[in-house]
Amino acid sequence: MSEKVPDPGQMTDAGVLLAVSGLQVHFPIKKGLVFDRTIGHVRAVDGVDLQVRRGETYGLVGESGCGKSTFGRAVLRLEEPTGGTVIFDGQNINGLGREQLRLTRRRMQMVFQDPLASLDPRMSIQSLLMEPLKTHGLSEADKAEFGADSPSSHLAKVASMLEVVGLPRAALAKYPHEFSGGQRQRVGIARAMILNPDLVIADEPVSALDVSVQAQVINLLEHLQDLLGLTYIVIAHDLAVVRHISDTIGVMYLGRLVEEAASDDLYARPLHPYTIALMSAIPIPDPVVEDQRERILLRGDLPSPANPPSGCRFHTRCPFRQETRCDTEEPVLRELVELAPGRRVACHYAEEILSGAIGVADAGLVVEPSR
Ligand SMILES: Nc1ncnc2c1ncn2[C@@H]1O[C@H](COP(=O)(O)OP(=O)(O)OP(=O)(O)O)[C@@H](O)[C@H]1O
Repeated sequence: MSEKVPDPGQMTDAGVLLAVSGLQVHFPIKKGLVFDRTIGHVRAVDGVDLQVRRGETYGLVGESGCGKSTFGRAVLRLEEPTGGTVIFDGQNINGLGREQLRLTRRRMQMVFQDPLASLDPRMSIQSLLMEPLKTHGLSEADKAEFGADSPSSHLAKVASMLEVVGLPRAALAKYPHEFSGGQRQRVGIARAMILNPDLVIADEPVSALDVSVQAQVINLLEHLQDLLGLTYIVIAHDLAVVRHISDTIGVMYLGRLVEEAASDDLYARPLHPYTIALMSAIPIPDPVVEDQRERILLRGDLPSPANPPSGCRFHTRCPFRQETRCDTEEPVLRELVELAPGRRVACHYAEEILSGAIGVADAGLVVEPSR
């Protein structure tokens, strides 16, 4: 039986659709051909707390390998969490049995980065869009519009969905390889939306697309959000992609959230050194400003999530690092209410960075002009 969470602290707010606390996903590292021994764990997600409000878009960003996709998959329980809880609309999904998980899954859908890999190439667009309806049936709202579950009501819903995502009816008889990348992503989006979900997790939805079609797909996601009252988590490695679509942004580093803020606040004043570095890498369209800008280069590669650095996980690459404390003491993700409600930063020196007491000139920053 699922655990229906009555009203524990964080869930007092009915505006919260998703509450994740202490989420961990650790993958075992195996060795040996005959006797499979576990010699360690990749701590892909290592204690993430966040909440997503109904109707909002939460952008989750960070470098490749920091655990964003694993986080998204664990929220949908496509990956079994090692620890922590995921509470979706008041229900703890970790405790759900098979049938309840199936019922909940229709309310939580995923849009993938590479639609060609996620859409079965042997299935026509019609079959691809009919399949979720065969498994789960029409939503109650769609039954009122298209009639009780039947092949003809399903087909009517599919045709209507196709129109909503901007594809012609003739697309029904075609196969994924016959479309451009942007059109294929429209099919992927139609498939995710066809069950009228509440939460959609879009994992790098535009990073495989040409820059010219990225904006169209982002606009489509925004249009569907308004039309269907959706809540989004949009995962991206590129801060520029999530900037305009997100209400709130969370920045992940090595399995942890290091900063979270309302989108405008984060862009106006990034506080975590990692966010500051990521932000400095976003190109500015104005060539004069871009030319004069200083860009912070991060030292080295992302450390292994199997063996994260001691103290602050970011200290080995941090341009603001202060000796001893950063190397030994792990900062907690704390709320800086004096700055803005909901602003959370996991850095010992966030106040000093905010006040300018610690700045670019201090800690041997690796700074280079952008050109
Ligand atoms: N099934 C798995 N088994 C073992 N390790 C895994 C597995 N899935 C992911 N990882 C590891 O977990 C870490 C986080 O991966 P994840 O894909 O979640 O990161 P990401 O930030 O989404 O990066 P990307 O954008 O490249 O997908 C990486 O080190 C990755 O190699």
